[in-house]
Amino acid sequence: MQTSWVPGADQSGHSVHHLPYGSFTSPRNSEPRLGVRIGDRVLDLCDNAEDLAPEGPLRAALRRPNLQGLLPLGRESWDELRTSLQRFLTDPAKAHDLVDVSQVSLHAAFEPADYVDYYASEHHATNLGRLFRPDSAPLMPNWKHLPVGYHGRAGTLVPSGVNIKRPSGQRRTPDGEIVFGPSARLDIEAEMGFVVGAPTALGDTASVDSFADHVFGLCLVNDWSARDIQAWEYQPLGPYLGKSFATSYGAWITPLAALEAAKTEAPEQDPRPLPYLTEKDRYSYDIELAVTLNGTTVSRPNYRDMYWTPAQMLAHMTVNGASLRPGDFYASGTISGPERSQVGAFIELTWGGKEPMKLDDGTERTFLKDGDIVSITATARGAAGTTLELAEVTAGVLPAD
Ligand SMILES: O=C(O)/C=C/C(=O)CC(=O)CC(=O)O
Ligand SMILES: [Ca+2]
Ligand SMILES: [Mg+2]
Repeated sequence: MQTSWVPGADQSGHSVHHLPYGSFTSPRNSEPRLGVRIGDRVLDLCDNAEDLAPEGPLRAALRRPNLQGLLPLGRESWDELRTSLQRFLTDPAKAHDLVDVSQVSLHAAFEPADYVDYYASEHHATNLGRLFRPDSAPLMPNWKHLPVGYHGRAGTLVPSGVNIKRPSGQRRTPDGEIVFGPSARLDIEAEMGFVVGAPTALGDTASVDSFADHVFGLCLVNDWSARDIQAWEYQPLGPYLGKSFATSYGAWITPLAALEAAKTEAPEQDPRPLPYLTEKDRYSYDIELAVTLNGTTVSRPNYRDMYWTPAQMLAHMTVNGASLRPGDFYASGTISGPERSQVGAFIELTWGGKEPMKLDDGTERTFLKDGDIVSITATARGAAGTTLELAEVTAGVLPAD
């Protein structure tokens, strides 16, 4: 294990084996800067650019307010910077006062380009099929042949900490009446999001084995979902206003390189997918999530249970020649495991709102009330026996207008 000069960092979820990136302002600087979290501190990459990178595009990228300069540089530069950061943070000669994470405000770590949301959990897709389409087979015939997804609304991706206003929209009442008003079935979806760095040209593809060349890192996601709006509007084109009002993501992006020790086997696939979706080296990540509502942990999904891997999702997204841009973002879809205690959405936890969950404060919930606060956290194994804590996604629900 490498030891850092930052007090407390080695034993924390943010040792030199993690090093997530974020955009921050602090009492010292009111303009956003790119930073790296280490222990309970933030290293300012702009201030230390000369120490961290040779003159050229990498050094210039460290002077940008967020990841947009670093993302297009690609895997070699990302790895070069990571090695340099680890050397810097373990060299006692470089020790200096760093700003405390409690004193910073976090901003968008990257500029979301396009946003795709997948549906990669077999458990979740089966549960939702049963709830939304009780009269047909839970999985559609395509589900095991391709990772089903839809294009979301990139402009409404918001970092953790931004509260979400309850959306209003159309819904059909149980009596068949069409009414307009605030959603009465506001839900969450606990997901993993992947930040694309290295671009492709229009007409090119990113192969299933090129995942680590294109994807910079990942973060937790809460894909807020208004189930009543969704249920009425979604056929035949898929999710629209029921999901486009806001999607929250963790403000620190964990680089893929930090997750080497968390790699694990992905579920076996039957039938075997087409060659463009078949990995030479198929793996997933063992990442343990916790979903907390008003302080009560209500579910513990694990990312390793996902049927489609992020490499397969990337290959599918580009197989038609659609180009990638730095800042493209794709989410896994709700992370649900086989047990009720491992599902990533309240619609599953409460079985369509019929079985309320009990909170520690004595109240019960099916869907979200105004003022509720949802937090998604996660841990994974890091290098050298360390534990990584992924950045939480926390937000409260504001009343509709
Ligand atoms: O099966 C349906 O009709 C609906 C599915 C979802 O709402 C899930 C979704 O948005 C994708 C996901 O997060 O898994
Ligand atoms: Ca979703
Ligand atoms: Mg959404």
